[in-house]
Amino acid sequence: MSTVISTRGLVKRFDAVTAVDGVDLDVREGELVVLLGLSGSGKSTLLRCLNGLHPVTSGEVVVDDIAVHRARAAQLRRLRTDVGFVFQQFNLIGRLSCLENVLIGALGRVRGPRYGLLSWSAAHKREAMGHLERIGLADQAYQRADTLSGGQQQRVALARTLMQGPRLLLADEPVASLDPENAGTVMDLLLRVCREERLTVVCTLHQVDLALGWAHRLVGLRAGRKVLDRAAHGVTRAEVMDVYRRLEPGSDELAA
Ligand SMILES: Nc1ncnc2c1ncn2[C@@H]1O[C@H](COP(=O)(O)OP(=O)(O)OP(=O)(O)O)[C@@H](O)[C@H]1O
Repeated sequence: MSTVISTRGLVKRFDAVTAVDGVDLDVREGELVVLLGLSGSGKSTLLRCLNGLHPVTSGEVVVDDIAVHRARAAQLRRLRTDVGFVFQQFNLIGRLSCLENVLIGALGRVRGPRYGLLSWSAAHKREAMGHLERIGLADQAYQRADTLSGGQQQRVALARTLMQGPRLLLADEPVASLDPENAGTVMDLLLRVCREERLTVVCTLHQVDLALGWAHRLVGLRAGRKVLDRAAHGVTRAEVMDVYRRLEPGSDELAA
């Protein structure tokens, strides 16, 4: 199985704050990797370094054979058509229908602008409807996005990203605003696309039980350092909870 992501000694600093501190990470094609850790441990920053949204301070990031740490703007643009990113904020266009929002995901694959539903081909609309069906929102296809609940909007944002046809999906808390049932539906979907479409997924989660239930691999961060990297199968809840152990002031981990 090919390696889709490889980081070596990845460091990202914001002035005095070291958000990511020397992380080595390899992610193989078709894997669903969950990043865990306390708030502020560096999960979102690490995700953003993977597609060049944050320039790295030092170290290497190779994604899809592109050296992101020294990529030029044109290479980063190409990378971002193959890498889907689901943000914590859904960034939907509220006055457009759900279907139109999902279609926006295909803009990188078509030539020229698109204005309104009529400007899309029947094949694109069928594909977008298919994604809405997968996430259980086909009935809301023609509803304005700003009339949906937060959880529904999050699912439309995921469908829009899948419409992009990415090889790699980076998702920052994709189930943060969902109830447990819908969170399970979205995690099921992510696992299914990994299996059926060889999509590679790296996502951050705050829910340990979801991570244990759905991830292939768990990566834990503490104060920007990788403190856990294990196949999810066989990891105990206690081992995962250790990632959340708070740092004692003056501890070696902080001082190092
Ligand atoms: N743009 C930024 N400018 C300055 N500091 C930042 C920036 N982004 C993140 N940080 C800092 O980097 C550290 C890691 O933040 P990050 O958002 O990556 O953590 P996280 O684990 O994703 O947290 P959460 O679970 O709350 O989303 C924090 O101390 C944060 O304040």
